[in-house]
Amino acid sequence: MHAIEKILARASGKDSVRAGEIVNCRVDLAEVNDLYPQTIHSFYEMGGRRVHSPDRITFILDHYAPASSIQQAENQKFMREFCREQGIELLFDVNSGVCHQVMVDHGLVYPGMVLIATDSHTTTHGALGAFGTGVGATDLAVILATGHLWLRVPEILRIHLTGRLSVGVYAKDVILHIIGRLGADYAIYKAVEFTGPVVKELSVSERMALCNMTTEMGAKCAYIQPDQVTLGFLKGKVKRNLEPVETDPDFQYAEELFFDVSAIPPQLAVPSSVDNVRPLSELVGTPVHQAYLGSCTGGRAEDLAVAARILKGRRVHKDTRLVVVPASRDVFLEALQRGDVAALVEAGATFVTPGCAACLGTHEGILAAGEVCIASTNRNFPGRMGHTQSAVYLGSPAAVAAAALNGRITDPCEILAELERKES
Ligand SMILES: CC(C)[C@H](C(=O)O)[C@@H](O)C(=O)O
Ligand code: SF4
Repeated sequence: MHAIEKILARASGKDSVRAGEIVNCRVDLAEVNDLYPQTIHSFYEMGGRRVHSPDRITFILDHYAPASSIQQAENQKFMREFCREQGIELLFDVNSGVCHQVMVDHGLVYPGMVLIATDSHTTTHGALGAFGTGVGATDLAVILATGHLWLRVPEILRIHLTGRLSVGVYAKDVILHIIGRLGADYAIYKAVEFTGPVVKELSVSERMALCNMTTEMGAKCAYIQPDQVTLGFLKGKVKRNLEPVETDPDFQYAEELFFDVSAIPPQLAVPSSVDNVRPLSELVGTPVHQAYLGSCTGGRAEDLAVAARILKGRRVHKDTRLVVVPASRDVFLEALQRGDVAALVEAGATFVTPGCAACLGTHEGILAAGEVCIASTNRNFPGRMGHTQSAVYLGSPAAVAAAALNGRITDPCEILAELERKES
C-alpha cells in the first residue's frame, strides 16, 4: 500500500484499502472557515444537537479578516456563538490568518492525520504527510455530527522531480510549469505525490506551495513523504509523537511523471486561467498596476523575505501598488522580527491584516476594470481578484517583488544574481 492508503486504512479501521474503495473515516481534525455558516445550518437541519468531538473541530475566521460587510460580521458572530455553545475551543478569530497557515503554525497538522476543511486548498497539508482534502458545508456538517466522513480512496499519481532549481526559480515556478503542461483537470480525484532529490532540498514552506496548488489541477489530496526536514519543522509545534507511515517499496502507482526542474525558468500563469502558463521571459515589460504578495500559496515568512531582499533600500514603482498580506499572525511576527516588514513598508508596500484578503477578490486590495495584477496566489480566473475585466498573472514571490520594483513584469533572476554578486 501507499502511505495515503495506510492513513485511510487506519482511519477507517481496516487492514488495507485500495483505490476506488469507499471508506468511512474517523476525521482527526475538521476545519470550518468563515465562508461557511451553512455548515452550522446543515448540522441542525440533519438533526445535530451536540457536535461529536469538539476537540477535533476548529473554526477559523480568515476569508473576511476582519469583517468588511455587515453580513460577514453577522456570519462571524454566528460562528463564535456556535463555538461557545458547543465547547469548541479551537476558534481562531480575525487576528489569526489563513486557515492553512494557522493550523500549521499551531501544531494542529501532523503526518498520518485525516484533515478535512471547507476549503479546496487543504491539499496544502500533504506537505506534512497528512491526508488533507476540502469538502462543502454538508459533508463538514456530517463530520460535526458524527466525527466521520465517507471518502473514496484516490488513485495515486507520482510526480518525480529531478535536477536543481536555478537562482530565482522556486516551487511556485515548478508547480505552475507542471499545471501548464498537464492542464487544470489532469489530476481530478487523484492523489499527487511529489518525490525526488529536489523535494528533499525544499523547505516546508516551499513544499506547502507545491502541495497547495495541486488543487488547481483537480487533485483530491497531495503528499510528500515526511523526512528530517518535516520532523525538524514539526518538533516543538506538534505535541504528539510523530509516526509517519511509509509507502511499500513495491507499491504500483497509477501513473508516474518525471520533470527536470533544471530546465524550468521563472513561470507565469497568464490571464485568465491557472493552466495558461508561459515562461516569464515572454511577458517581460508588461505593465502592472498592482503586485500582490500573500495567500496560503505565497504569503509565508520566506516569501516576504525574498520580496524584502529585492526591495530593501529601493522604492516600489510610482505607477504600481504593492499589497502585502502575511499568511498568518505568526508569519507577520516573524517578518517583523526579521526587519522585512520595515523594509517593505519603507519601499512603499501596503500591509493588510493576515488573512485571505484580495486573493479571492473580497476586500483589501481588489482590482478595477482594466487593471493588471501579478500575484503570488493560486487562481486567476476572470474576476478572481476584483473586476471581471481585471487581469491577474500568477508567479513566484520573487517575480511579484521584481514587478513591484519596475512597475512591469521583470525577470527576478537578474535582480537576485546581481544581489548575490554584491553580497559575495
Ligand atoms: C473558501 C472557499 C470557497 C474557496 C476555496 O475553497 O478554495 C476559497 O478559499 C478560494 O480560494 O477560492
Ligand atoms: S488565501 Fe486564497 S486560496 Fe488560500 S484559502 Fe484564502 S482565499 Fe483560498
